[in-house]
Amino acid sequence: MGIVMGPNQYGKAEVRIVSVNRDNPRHTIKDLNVSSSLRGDLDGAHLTGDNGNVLPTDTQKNTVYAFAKEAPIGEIEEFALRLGRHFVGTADGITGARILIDEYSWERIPVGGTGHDHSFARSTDEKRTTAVTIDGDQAHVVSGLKDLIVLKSTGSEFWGYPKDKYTTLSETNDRILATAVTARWRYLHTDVDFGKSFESIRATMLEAFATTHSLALQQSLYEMGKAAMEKHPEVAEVRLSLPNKHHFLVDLEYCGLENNNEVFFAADRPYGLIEGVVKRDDVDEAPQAWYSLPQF
Ligand SMILES: O=c1[nH]c(=O)c2[nH]c(=O)[nH]c2[nH]1
Repeated sequence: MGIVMGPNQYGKAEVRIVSVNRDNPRHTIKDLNVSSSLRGDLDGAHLTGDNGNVLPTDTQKNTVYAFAKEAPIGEIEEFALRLGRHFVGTADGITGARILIDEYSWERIPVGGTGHDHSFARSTDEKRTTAVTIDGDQAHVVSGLKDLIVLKSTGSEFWGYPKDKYTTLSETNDRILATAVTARWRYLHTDVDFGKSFESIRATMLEAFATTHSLALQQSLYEMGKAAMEKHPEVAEVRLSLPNKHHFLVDLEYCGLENNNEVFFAADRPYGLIEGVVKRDDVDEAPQAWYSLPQF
């Protein structure tokens, strides 16, 4: 019997990088938050302090910046694949890598009806995301988005739920449904036009949210994942995390006014949290290692 070292990984978290393409006067920018984690033969580091296989996290950070200069960043999935393959291909004892990238969106500032060449505005907190896992010579891509805030002002009901002595919630045939979408979808392979696929999956999920007459956020979740997967054979599963941003009808009785679903109190907490995986029944689950630390 003894104490051993379990699964582990290490790297540099949240390398913030803004890259300006100045090839012509109409600049383009990429604004990224990049995290790298390396896995492999790291027992020595943990058990005896032997750093022979520990490529410093500082070097990992420098590699991110250098790669942004050496070749165009491209889609975040491509950049993450390049970085991950580099670490696994060149660092002694490193057999796996996980690269996480969040991309912040910038839009050109309209000036006289057209977008300005080198001035940008960020009007949303929404991020495009990817998590690339390199395992030896295998590569796996899970992409998605975070903080896409959506709201339906009608077309949402919630009733038919069990009631007990603690229940106070009234059934409703017409309520506001609002959420901040976090979605992650797992690609079956890496031979994908990642930019096109992202735009289409995002648009398809939004359309499903809008057009589903919702009897619960759970039903909207399934319809959003299903619609994306029906259009995208390259996707094996979609994981969704949907906080139910409750909007409570304000009782305007105090001043003798009727409230016909017009005035709401937007609560920030607590919130329902509706989460689920929509998947193909003929495709195996991804190993947990593609989502976080192996075996965690
Ligand atoms: O769409 C909903 N799903 C729930 O599970 C739930 N629970 C709740 O109180 N309100 C709602 N709304």
